[in-house]
Amino acid sequence: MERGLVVTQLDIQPGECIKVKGKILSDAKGFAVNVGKDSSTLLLHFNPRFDCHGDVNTVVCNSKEDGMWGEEDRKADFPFQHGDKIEICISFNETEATVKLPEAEFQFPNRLGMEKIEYLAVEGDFKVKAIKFS
Ligand SMILES: C=CCO[C@@H]1O[C@H](CO)[C@@H](O[C@@H]2O[C@H](CO)[C@H](O)[C@H](OCc3cn(-c4n[nH]c(N)n4)nn3)[C@H]2O)[C@H](O)[C@H]1NC(C)=O
Repeated sequence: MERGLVVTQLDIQPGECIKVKGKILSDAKGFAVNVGKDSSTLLLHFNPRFDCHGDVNTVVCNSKEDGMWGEEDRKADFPFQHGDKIEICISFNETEATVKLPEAEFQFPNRLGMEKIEYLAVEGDFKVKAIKFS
């Protein structure tokens, strides 16, 4: 998954929202939105997979601590289609991260007890149009 947008030096607090707007490529194999402290310490790796890493039409979520992946969490819902223009809104609190889409919502535990998000990265077959912090 090639490197895309990376934003550092953020100070996103619990309850605030990171909005990532963009388009899923028409031949997307997968993409990921990562939020956390840095690339080695992720509160959430949100990874919709159309066909990659052995998964088909599956959202895989995970955390990463000191460069080590945690236990994967595969979601039942896959509300994505090739070529979709979407806006993903990620927020968190002391208990969990929430990923809101127009017609779906995912939760993932705040395994690391992260108290602020400093890092955002978007990887793979997703063309970022805009990001907004609110
Ligand atoms: C079945 C035995 C092995 O399990 C597999 O192990 C793979 C490697 O750890 C798992 O894929 C990783 O899953 C991680 C989340 O748990 C990440 O999605 C990881 O990709 C992250 C990534 C790759 N890249 C990247 N940048 N440039 C390139 N080439 N790749 N950037 N970020 C994937 O490579 C994959 O999800 C996992 N599958 C299962 C079913 O457990």
